[in-house]
Amino acid sequence: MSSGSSKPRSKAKAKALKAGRPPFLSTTTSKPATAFNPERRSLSAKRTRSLIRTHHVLQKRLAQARAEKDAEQVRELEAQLAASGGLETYQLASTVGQSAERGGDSSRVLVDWLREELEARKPKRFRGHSFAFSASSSSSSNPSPANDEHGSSSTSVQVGGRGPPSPRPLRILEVGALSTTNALNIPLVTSVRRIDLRSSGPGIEEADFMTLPLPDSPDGKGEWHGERGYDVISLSLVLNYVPDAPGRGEMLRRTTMFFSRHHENRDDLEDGDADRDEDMQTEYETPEQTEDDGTRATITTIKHPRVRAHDGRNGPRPPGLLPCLFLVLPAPTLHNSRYLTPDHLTAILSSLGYINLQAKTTRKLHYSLWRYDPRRRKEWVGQGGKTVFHKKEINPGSGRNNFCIVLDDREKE
Ligand SMILES: C[S@@+](CC[C@H](N)C(=O)[O-])C[C@H]1O[C@@H](n2cnc3c(N)ncnc32)[C@H](O)[C@@H]1O
Repeated sequence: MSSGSSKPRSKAKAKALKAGRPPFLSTTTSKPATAFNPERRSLSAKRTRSLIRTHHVLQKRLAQARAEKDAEQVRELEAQLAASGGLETYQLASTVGQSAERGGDSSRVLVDWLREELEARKPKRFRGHSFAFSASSSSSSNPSPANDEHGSSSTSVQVGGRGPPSPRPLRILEVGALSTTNALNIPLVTSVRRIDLRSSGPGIEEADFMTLPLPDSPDGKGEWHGERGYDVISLSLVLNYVPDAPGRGEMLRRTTMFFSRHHENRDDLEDGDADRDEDMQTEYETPEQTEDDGTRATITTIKHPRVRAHDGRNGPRPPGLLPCLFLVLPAPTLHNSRYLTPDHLTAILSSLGYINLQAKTTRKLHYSLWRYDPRRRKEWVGQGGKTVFHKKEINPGSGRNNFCIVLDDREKE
């Protein structure tokens, strides 16, 4: 199923971008933004949305002023951002927006979609037990790997004494992390690196994804815990933080450079992966035409992996879930924008080598999961698919927003 076929559950009403946050139950009056106390759970839903929206608007204006080299305007907007509490207040408002009573954090959806990979990495004696969603690697009662200075779990696993070793923990890069205790922490099973432009605590590295050393950087700076690359990249409500459309495209393109090479040539799987993959068959949906921009290339979307015997005689081994990108956006950015639709997003991501595995839209958010395979990009280009996406109105109508992703074609330059 294409991500385009997921529709919001509520009746189709025009939604503003500010609606992209879970609701908050308390309506108690809050302190002023600059004096916001993170311990207080009293920030109203309205105030939370207003803080987040003001921050986005100021960031966008600031990006414009910088692009126009308008020094005076830049100074003024920076002062306004500081006065409204800056990134710190925005992050606090986002954390409140994530809290359980407002709908929980999005990493639970990712954990649900990765269940098969996570299960395969569980020490055999724990298989079949459910994942402890809220466990942090340091507070869980499960056996926990050593934690480094950032609170991330270690990558080495020594479990039991018999049988083949469990596959190494899933390496996850969480970009735009506000918490170290979300559902991604599964002792012995995941190894999570968390980064943010502003670290809100130990366990979150202060780093800009756009300048983070690439895994293959020759000086070795791109290694993390002695390895290069990640199995999963999470971009949850981060793309919409980027103030300009080309910047969003660049962020998506950059994700493709951070995946572990471990998954290349998956058709010749290593022993540790074999018991998990040999039973997996993936079902492909009939290719469909993109409607919004007339491109002739097809969008091939993988539906739920099915368990079916694969004996090696019926062609190459089918692909699994990894490596993959988890993307969360406010629902209106896809369902009520003049410049972006779910099919258009699928076309953009297909041109980068992504295949849609999962998608769902709730009242507030659109979640999707994409497997990266460079062969997909070649296939897309071979079919005449677009690789350049300009700002173009594809979904006209009053009351729509202007959220847009622009992608140039770096590889042809
Ligand atoms: C709305 S918060 C999202 C937090 C959390 N992931 C969630 O789903 O609620 C967006 C965060 O992304 C961070 N961010 C934006 N661009 C980033 C970049 N280039 N590198 C690292 N973090 C970034 C911001 O600093 C901010 O803390």
